[in-house]
Parts: sequence; C-alpha cells; structure tokens
Amino acid sequence: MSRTEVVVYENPDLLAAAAAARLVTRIVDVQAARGAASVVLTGGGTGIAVLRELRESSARDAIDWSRLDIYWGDERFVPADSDERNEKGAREALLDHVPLAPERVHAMAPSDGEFGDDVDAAAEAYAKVLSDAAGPGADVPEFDIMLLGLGGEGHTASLFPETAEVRETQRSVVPVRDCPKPPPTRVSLTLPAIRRAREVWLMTAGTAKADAVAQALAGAPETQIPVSGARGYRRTLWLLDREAAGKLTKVYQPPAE
Ligand SMILES: O=C1O[C@H](COP(=O)(O)O)[C@@H](O)[C@H](O)[C@H]1O
Repeated sequence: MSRTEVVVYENPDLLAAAAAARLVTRIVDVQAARGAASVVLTGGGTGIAVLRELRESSARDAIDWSRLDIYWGDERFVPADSDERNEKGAREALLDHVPLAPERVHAMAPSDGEFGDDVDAAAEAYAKVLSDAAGPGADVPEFDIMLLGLGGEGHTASLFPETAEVRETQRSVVPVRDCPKPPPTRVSLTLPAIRRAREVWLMTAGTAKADAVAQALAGAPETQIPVSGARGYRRTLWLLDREAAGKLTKVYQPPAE
C-alpha cells in the first residue's frame, strides 16, 4: 500500500536541512534493518543543497557509508568535468567528503567516457548496471530512497512533458535528446524504473515550481506533467518550501513520524 505525504517548510534552507536530517534517519534505519541501503540522487538546486547540508551535519557519521549504494535518476550527457554534470555537483557537495566504497557509486557515463558521444550506449550501459544490481527476475533494484527534483513545466529526472521518453514502458533507462532545458542531451531513468523505489522523495522550492506541484498532486496525466508519475511503491514524500506549495488547494498535515 503506497501513501503520499506532503511536508511544507518555511523556506528553502529549512527544507534542505530537514531533508538531510530525514535522509540520515532513513538510511540508518534501512541499514539497521537490511544491512545495506541504496539512494538515488538527483541534480538541481534543492537536490544538491540537501547533499551539502548532509555533508555539514554531524549526524552524517551515523551512516555506514561503506554499506551505501549510490545511483542517479538522471544525468546530463556532457564531459566529466563539466559543471553541468549532476555527478560533479553531488561529488563536490558530499560524495568526495565521505568514506563511500567507490565500487558502490554507480554514475552514468559522461560524453567523454568509455562510450564517447554515443548516448544510446551510455543509456544501455546504465540499464545493465541496474539489472546486474537487481535481484533475480528484475531489471531494476528496489531502491530504498529515490531523490527527485522537478522543473516548472513538470519534468522530473530528465523526463519532459509529451515526449516518447515519458511514455516509455519497456526500458529502465533512456537516452534523451533535444531537451527543452539545457543541456540538450541526457540519460534518464524511466517512470517504471522510478516506481521500483520503495520511497520517492520529491524535493523542490520556489514559486516557479508551484503550478507543477499543484497539478501533480491533483493527479495530472504523467504525459503532461511527468512528475505526476513519480511515486514510490511504499511512500511518496513531497518536501516543499512555502512558495512551491503556494498553489496547493488542499491543506496537507505533517505526517506522524
Ligand atoms: O535538469 C534537471 O533539473 C531538475 C530540477 O532542477 P532545479 O534546479 O530546477 O531544482 C533536476 O531534478 C534534474 O536532476 C536535473 O537534471
């Protein structure tokens, strides 16, 4: 049984700090219950701010970093040292500062990596990374926590409105070309892959996101507002600041912890 919860924070700084605190608690709980945990990272302003907060939190030492798998929900297909790359932002904000096991950090290929500028090959390779990590009979692992952001037009990961990629039902990872938001070429998990996560946390701030948030929570079709289709199979947690929540018509109560 999947549940949706919405928590609204006064401002983006509080949102990032609170999301980081939640993340520590959730990872520690999962590691206590199952030994290891997996987290899927996102790029974007809020996603990287949360990682920075986590780095600065003394509670981060409660996590056993050697038993944490890191994946990405999407990546910009640019050179490895480009500031546009989600991996680079995540490494600078957190990953380079904690004792992760390098073989447990599963980045998507850059455009100057082993597949050169072949974005199809990069997407296929990441699908193989996921299927190798999944249990028998599955193409995608049951991620513990997937962090996602969203765009003002409703995109999440790199799934944009009214595209073939948001309609994809067979593949777990797709190459994405001609994105309306630069950079134009990306690699993205698909909605079916996103829905393999136990928990999806949708984190965003600012008035520019308010329409998309309201439409998604009102149940807009995922082809029009892709983030509408991003949910965890146990829990979907929206972490918003007051501005991003500004167009919600329903009053959401904070969930009991
Ligand atoms: O391009 C992307 O944008 C979204 C949202 O980013 P934001 O800065 O507007 O919050 C992000 O979730 C995604 O990973 C990224 O590739």
